[in-house]
Amino acid sequence: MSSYLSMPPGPPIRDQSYATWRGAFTKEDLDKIVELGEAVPSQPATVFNDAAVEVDEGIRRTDVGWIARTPESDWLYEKLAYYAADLNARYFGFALSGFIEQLQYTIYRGSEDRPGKYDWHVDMGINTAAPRKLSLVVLLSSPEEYEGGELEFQGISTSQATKSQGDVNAFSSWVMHRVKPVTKGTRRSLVAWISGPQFL
Ligand SMILES: O=C(O)CCC(=O)C(=O)O
Ligand SMILES: [Fe+2]
Repeated sequence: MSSYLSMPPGPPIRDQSYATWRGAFTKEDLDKIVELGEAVPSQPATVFNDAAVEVDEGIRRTDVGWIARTPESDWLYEKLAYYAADLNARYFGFALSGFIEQLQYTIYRGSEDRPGKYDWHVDMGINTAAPRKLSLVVLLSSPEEYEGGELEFQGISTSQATKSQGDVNAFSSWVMHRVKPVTKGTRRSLVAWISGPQFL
């Protein structure tokens, strides 16, 4: 009689929750992304609080705009998809369907008393049929342009708290992360989510 203990060894376990692609976007690319982002309307970002979608500056203070897929932004969607597919194959191994949301262009305005920020949260979201699985964050601003604003992950050493411009930071959408208060300058980021069928 067979038992699960006699199963042959399976594929390698890929349980990595964070991976990065350094220098994924050139300075020229980043300028083009900022141009796309500045061309769309932006509004204060909302959070999901007790079944209500609302602005809550205690948790999140940033403006967001949405970059739709158009002939002008197609290269950006393509490039993100390429990096995401490669990182997913090597580190995450998720079943993914693709982008079901537009790309989020995010602006954190620096201030001592009302700093732009986003407290600890997960991205997974409320769409249970096609949850966000892989989150991608690209820092568009150079570290000299702002103070504070490190992107941090829980359970990942703080040496990886990053301000590294032009990298793709990819992480499982259930990983807790935050953007520390921006006390000076302006921090811009691009955020994308890749969704897929429910985890089994
Ligand atoms: O701006 C960032 O670096 C990350 C933002 C973020 O975590 C989000 O919008 O879900
Ligand atoms: Fe997030």
